[in-house]
Amino acid sequence: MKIEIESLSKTYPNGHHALREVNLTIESGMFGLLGPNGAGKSSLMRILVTLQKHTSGKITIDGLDISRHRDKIRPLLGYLPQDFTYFSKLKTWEFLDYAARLSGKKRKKERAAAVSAMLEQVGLFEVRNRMANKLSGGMKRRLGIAQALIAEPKMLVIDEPTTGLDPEERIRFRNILSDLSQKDVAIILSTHIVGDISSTCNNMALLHQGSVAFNGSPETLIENVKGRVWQLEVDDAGFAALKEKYAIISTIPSFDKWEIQVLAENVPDYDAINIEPNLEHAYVYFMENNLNVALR
Ligand SMILES: Nc1ncnc2c1ncn2[C@@H]1O[C@H](COP(=O)(O)OP(=O)(O)OP(=O)(O)O)[C@@H](O)[C@H]1O
Repeated sequence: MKIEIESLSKTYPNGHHALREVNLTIESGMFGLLGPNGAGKSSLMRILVTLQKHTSGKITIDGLDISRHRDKIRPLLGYLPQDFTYFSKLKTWEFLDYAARLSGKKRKKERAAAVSAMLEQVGLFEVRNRMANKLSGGMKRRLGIAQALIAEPKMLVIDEPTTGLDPEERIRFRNILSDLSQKDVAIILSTHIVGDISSTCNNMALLHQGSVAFNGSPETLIENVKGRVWQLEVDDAGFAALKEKYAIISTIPSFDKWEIQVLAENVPDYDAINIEPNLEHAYVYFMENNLNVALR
């Protein structure tokens, strides 16, 4: 599976440029699309799943032009939109059975086996007889992913999957995706939560005001920030002074002090230790330095 996006732009009728000359190549495995709210992630997702037309540029999916081959492309797609909350008055298994029927699984026996396997995969087998609209928020999200997966898509597009989920559900959701990333499926995960872009993403892009600000592996993004993350301890007064000078990434209270992580070339005048950066550090650094976005 290979998705090629060339010089893609989207301008809404009100003149807003949501995407500007986006170039990306996405292959099987997990691709993370990261960016702040309004960066253009949902616009790109909707265009990829043929729900919205682009203004200019070209997208091909396994060589098929998305503008000309919608009918051939749609059966390859699975989509979990950001606001997937609609659950009719069906039991959990019935809802999935319905999705399976829509995806073209006609034989009842084949569907029953596929539905049971999918319920197991997303951890909903135990609640299969519960009404879908009575599931918890996290369970609904898992049912959302199940309805997208039951059609055995080659390209799976997931928009902001973990918004509103508690940490346990977030981890569970990520594990479902990382299992999938082992298969020949291109999974495009759009999020503004850095933690969602896990180590299973072999490639990622950072979208900012409709443009691709970075495209590469998470490791490459992290490489940019090596040697620039510092940890130090200050008291209340010291904290106030530090905030004026440096980009602060995290603040943890520790006894009568604060344990602080800052981003800087160096931190003179402080007893700071250099620490190993992670993706969150890299994201903050990139936004602050390359994009001149004030995060303080
Ligand atoms: N139908 C529309 N008409 C006009 N402007 C729109 C429309 N849809 C989105 N926009 C604007 O385009 C920009 C990108 O929106 P989009 O929803 O793609 O961003 P996003 O990165 O997904 O953000 P969020 O996470 O908040 O949804 C935003 O400024 C948004 O207000």
